[in-house]
Amino acid sequence: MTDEQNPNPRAPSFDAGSSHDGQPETYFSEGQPPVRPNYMTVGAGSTSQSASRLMDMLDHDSGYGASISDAQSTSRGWVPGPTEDRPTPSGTPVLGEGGNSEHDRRLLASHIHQLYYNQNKTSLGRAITRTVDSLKRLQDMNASWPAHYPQVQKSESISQSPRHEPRPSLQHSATTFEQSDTSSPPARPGPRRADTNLRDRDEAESSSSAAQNAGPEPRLVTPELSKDFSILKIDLKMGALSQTELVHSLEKTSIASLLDGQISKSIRHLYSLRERIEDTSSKVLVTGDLNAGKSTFCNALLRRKVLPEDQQPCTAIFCEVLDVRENGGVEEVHAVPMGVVYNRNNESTYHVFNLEDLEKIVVDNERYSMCKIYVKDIRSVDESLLNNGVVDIALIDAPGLNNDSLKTTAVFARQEEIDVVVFVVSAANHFTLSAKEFIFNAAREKAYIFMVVNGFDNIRDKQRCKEMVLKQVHHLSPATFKESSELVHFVSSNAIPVATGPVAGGEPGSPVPKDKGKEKEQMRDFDDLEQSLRRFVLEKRARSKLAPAKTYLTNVLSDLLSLATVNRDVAASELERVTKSLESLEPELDSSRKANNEAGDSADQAIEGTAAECYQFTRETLNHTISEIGTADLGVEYPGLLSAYQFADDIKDAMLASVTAAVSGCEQRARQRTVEGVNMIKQLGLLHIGQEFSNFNFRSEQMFTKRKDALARYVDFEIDATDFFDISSLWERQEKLLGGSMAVTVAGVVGGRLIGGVSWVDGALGVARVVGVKNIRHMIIPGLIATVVLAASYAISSIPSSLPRRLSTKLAAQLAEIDYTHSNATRVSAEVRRALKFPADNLRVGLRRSVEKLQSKKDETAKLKAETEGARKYFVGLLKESNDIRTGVERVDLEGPAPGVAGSYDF
Ligand SMILES: Nc1nc2c(ncn2[C@@H]2O[C@H](COP(=O)(O)OP(=O)(O)OP(=O)(O)O)[C@@H](O)[C@H]2O)c(=O)[nH]1
Repeated sequence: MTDEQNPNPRAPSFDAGSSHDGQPETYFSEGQPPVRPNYMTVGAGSTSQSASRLMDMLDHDSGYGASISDAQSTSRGWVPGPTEDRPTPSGTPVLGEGGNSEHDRRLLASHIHQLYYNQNKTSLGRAITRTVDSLKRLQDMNASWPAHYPQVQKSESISQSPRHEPRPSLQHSATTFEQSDTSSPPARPGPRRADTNLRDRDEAESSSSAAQNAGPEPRLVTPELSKDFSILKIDLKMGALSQTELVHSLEKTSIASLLDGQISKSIRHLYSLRERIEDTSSKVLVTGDLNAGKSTFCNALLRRKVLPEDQQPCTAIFCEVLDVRENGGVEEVHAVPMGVVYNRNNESTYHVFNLEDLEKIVVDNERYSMCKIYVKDIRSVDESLLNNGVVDIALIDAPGLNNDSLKTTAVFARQEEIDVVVFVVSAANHFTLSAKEFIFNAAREKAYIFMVVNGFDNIRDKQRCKEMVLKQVHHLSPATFKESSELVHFVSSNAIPVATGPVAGGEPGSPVPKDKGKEKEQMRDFDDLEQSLRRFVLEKRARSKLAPAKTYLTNVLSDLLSLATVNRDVAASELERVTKSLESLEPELDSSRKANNEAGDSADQAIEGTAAECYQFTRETLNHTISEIGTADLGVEYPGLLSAYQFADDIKDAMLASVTAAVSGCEQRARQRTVEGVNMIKQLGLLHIGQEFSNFNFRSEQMFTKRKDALARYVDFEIDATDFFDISSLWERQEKLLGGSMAVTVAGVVGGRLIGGVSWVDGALGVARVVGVKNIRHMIIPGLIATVVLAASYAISSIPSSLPRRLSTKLAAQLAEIDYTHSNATRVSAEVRRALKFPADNLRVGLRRSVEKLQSKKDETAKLKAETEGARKYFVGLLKESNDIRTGVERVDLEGPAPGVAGSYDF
């Protein structure tokens, strides 16, 4: 077809033509929009579902892995228009008018497979990027809002969540034959291949599911949480407690930090998976019993005698056959000495030999551990196994299995980069013990083993040989047996013509044709084997490179969904709780503020009221006591004139004691009132603050015990002679007795003065002024005598009654002078105020604190609410995001047609 005929010359398009088997063609372009490239279906049937899907993909795939950084395209994928210019993989067949040959058809199938592969690779790469982003955001969120780790898998809650499907069970190690775990629901089956001759999903384990049997990988949450936490197990091996108990006994933040570590591990694992899916190389390990014909088989695959063959065991080291292009186009052997890690770019890590020297190296196993053989593939790109335009394959010829090499080879086979294990067994000898052991163990890792029963030409009863070998395969690797038509081949490797060594000019010699007639059947068998192997390698490559990424993504996204679901629900209920708590905090805070003010006021009033009342009481009591003290019965008997001074002293003491007692009584009463006040404040505290407020004791006996109190109470005065005689009453008395006689008056005055100690001259002058000097002369003597007698007798007789009065007056005057009443009343009330101030201050502080506490609780709750709201939104977003990514991952169909299988499709 020419470019003129093809609207898009670079896009694959196919003209009408007859199919290879001569069946009438069906043109896919029928009924399709004219802009669509003319893909066609080949074969008799109508367009198959698979073919439609393929064509659809061809419409939507660039043919190469697109950039995964395109954020916009991550969700929808790159959708080029059908007329858009896009590169076509080199070697993509353009079917000519003459119709497509078998060769072209296979090549086309390879490219279709490549398209599938690239699209899947791109989708998974994008999914990995998005998942890593999601995990990083989860880490951030987990740091600010510690995520909850689900305690038990709640089937109800999960079934309630949108699109939450039964999570695939975690398949530990590679117990590939134990798929019948009915307890865990199977993952949703992906779209099935239209036609598969490889397996029946319901009957046997598929290669894809077997490939998904990855070893323990860093999961976030185990699928069976109710049983255990296998991720955290490593960190939590403690005593007899189960993991679940341990995890649930941990602080929320500790769980969050363990989860953080788990997320980091997951991110690293995802990065390594991305590297792996970007890697194009695949390795095929060819192993088997000694002398089974492994080297001969490898040479037959290469159609070139590269590896030494011998009747006796000769391959002693691993020989990796690589395409010459990986060595800059130079055919040579790199022998890697024991204990050295090979690096092609570092010549010190290997010794260079010619291909012809290989025999010497492989036999000399003392010096070298392995050799890398770079050879030119003499076959065309579509036939080549090493480099078939789709994948770069390295063939590794292993030493024959014996006790020495069994372990090494087994370790080799388990390596991640080994995609396919080809086991060569001698048709004559069947499986030896070493072989059985190897296959049994390798089957656990790889599930499927490609079996080559070599030397079939030597067998006479071929049918019996096949039956016996298959019986053993059934026992050793049931999975392989289930697909034995594809995976078990009976061939004669030495019947395949091979080129012998390099020829001049760097081109190897042509294969030496063998007896065509005799070996035609053997050639056909080997061809079948090659096709199966190529299919297997290509299919395995998708499995080994993409399936782990898909499986891991599915698992990690399920974990994310679980975490997101649980945390969304937790955040929602937390939000509800926090909102309610905030709503109840508002009025609580208001009433606390109000109570604070009210209680403060009440305490103030209690202080002021009690203090004022105590002041008033003290004042009144003391005033009353002082005013009444002169007439009060002080209980002091008058002992007679001779003890008059003692009498006065006793009266004074009694009076002072009475006053002091009155003060003490006031103080005692003030104590009681203070206790009442303290109790009242306590009640307020208990009411508004709580029990913690009553944590103090008030000791009222401590009141009024200071020195200043004692001083304030103290009072004293001096008794003098005049206190014994009441002149004023004496005067009143003489008036009554003498009827106002001048003599008495004089006597009174004079006597009074005399008694008072006034000089007689003063008295005389005073009398002279009153009665005149003339009269004085006549009456002075008798008057004086009468007065003195009268006065003396009266004064003496009135001492018991007048002395207390005189003393009380004197005391009152003394007390008034020192402001005794007021100062004591002030002192008492001040002490009351001081005593009440402490609990009142406590009350105020407590109330303020409780308001502040409530305020900060409210602030914290408001903050928590905002955080929880953010977390809820985040987890709702995470749920959606995880679902989106998972949907994309589920769409990745690793069951797409392998090239070989595509060859048997109806197009
Ligand atoms: N008749 C017959 N002989 C074969 C076949 N394949 C290999 N041989 C012969 O078997 C012998 C051993 O072949 P190798 O390829 O060296 O066997 P090997 O498994 O690589 O041997 P080691 O690596 O040394 O264990 C050689 O003489 C081959 O010619 C076959 O299909 N039929």
